[in-house]
Amino acid sequence: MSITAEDVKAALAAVIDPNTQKDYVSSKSVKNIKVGDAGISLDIELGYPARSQLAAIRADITRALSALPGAGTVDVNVTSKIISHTVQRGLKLMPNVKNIIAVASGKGGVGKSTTAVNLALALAAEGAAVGILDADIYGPSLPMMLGISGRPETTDGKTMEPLENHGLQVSSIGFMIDPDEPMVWRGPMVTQALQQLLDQTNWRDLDYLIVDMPPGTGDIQLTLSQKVPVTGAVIVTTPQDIALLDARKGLKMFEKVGIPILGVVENMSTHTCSNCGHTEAIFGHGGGEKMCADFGVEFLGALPLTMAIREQTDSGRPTVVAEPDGPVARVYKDIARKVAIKIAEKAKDMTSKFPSIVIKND
Ligand SMILES: Nc1ncnc2c1ncn2[C@@H]1O[C@H](COP(=O)(O)OP(=O)(O)OP(=O)(O)O)[C@@H](O)[C@H]1O
Repeated sequence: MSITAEDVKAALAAVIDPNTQKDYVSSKSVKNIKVGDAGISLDIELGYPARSQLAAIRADITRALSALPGAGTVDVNVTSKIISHTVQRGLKLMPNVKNIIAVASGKGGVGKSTTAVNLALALAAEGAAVGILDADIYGPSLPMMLGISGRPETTDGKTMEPLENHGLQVSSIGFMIDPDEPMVWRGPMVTQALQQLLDQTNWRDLDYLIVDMPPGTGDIQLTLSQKVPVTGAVIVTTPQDIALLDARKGLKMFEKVGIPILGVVENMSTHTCSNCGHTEAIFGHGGGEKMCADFGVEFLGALPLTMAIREQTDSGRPTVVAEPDGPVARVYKDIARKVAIKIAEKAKDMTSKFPSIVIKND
């Protein structure tokens, strides 16, 4: 008896994607099944970037299909395709940007920018086209963290090209101002400047744009969350009570404006002494996880307080590029994968499929 496409589907329904914990049929990843005399061929289309996982996934599926009696040769082609997902009601997606991820914190100095750059680099390392916007107007740190200096080029005098390093497209108010000059911004000026920075940068076909939000939960953050079409937000906090209290406010702010929380990252979770190896929870323990349990959101992961993270980030080579296979980069990559999968599971954006309806009163 020869194998049918249904047999192939049934076999695939028993193979679990280790990243999503779902089988490939229910995640709708299976495309183009072809069964012939020579064997089976099919495509697996993942909704998240997974360059480092492709070979293992291909091997898993090939093994399962080869076990079918009379399977012949099995040819599995695994790729990723990132699509746009829904944003706040009433907002339109930006052209050339599929998904915007806001990285926010309730309190300053908790490591929001460090997390944002490493998250962006981890997504890029998995093959996604990634940009990062430094919306931290009071302390734009991305130029330094990504080792970029200089001014963006403009070809038409109205828009500017993003600067690039480590495979990321970057735009920052820091490229436009003198780092030694204090900036005095009033609220409306800040939101206007950020909106311009976002809209007037010529982003080139981004799967993800990470927005490093200004710290806090005031007017600026609220206006931004209402105006920028965001797919989801990541909240960064340290485990100490005061930071958690502010992080809870941040979480509520996003909920209020209809932006889903993708999860919480706990930074400076523990510190391991480089002399004696003793590990201490300097800022307390378990706060991030408790907050996630209280709000029903996902705990994405915890980063230690280490000298290496600070040195690498401050010298323009964040950990994910400085030590891509080290334990800290692994945590950032895990967080990035969880974020990408959470986004992939969200509803598809359909607004681009609808024509704009214009009512004219002639
Ligand atoms: N896990 C960590 N271990 C050690 N140092 C860290 C860690 N995370 C961040 N830092 C360092 O702490 C400082 C502040 O980090 P960062 O600029 O990312 O914070 P932030 O929350 O974005 O601050 P701001 O509110 O000013 O925007 C930086 O010097 C950074 O290198």
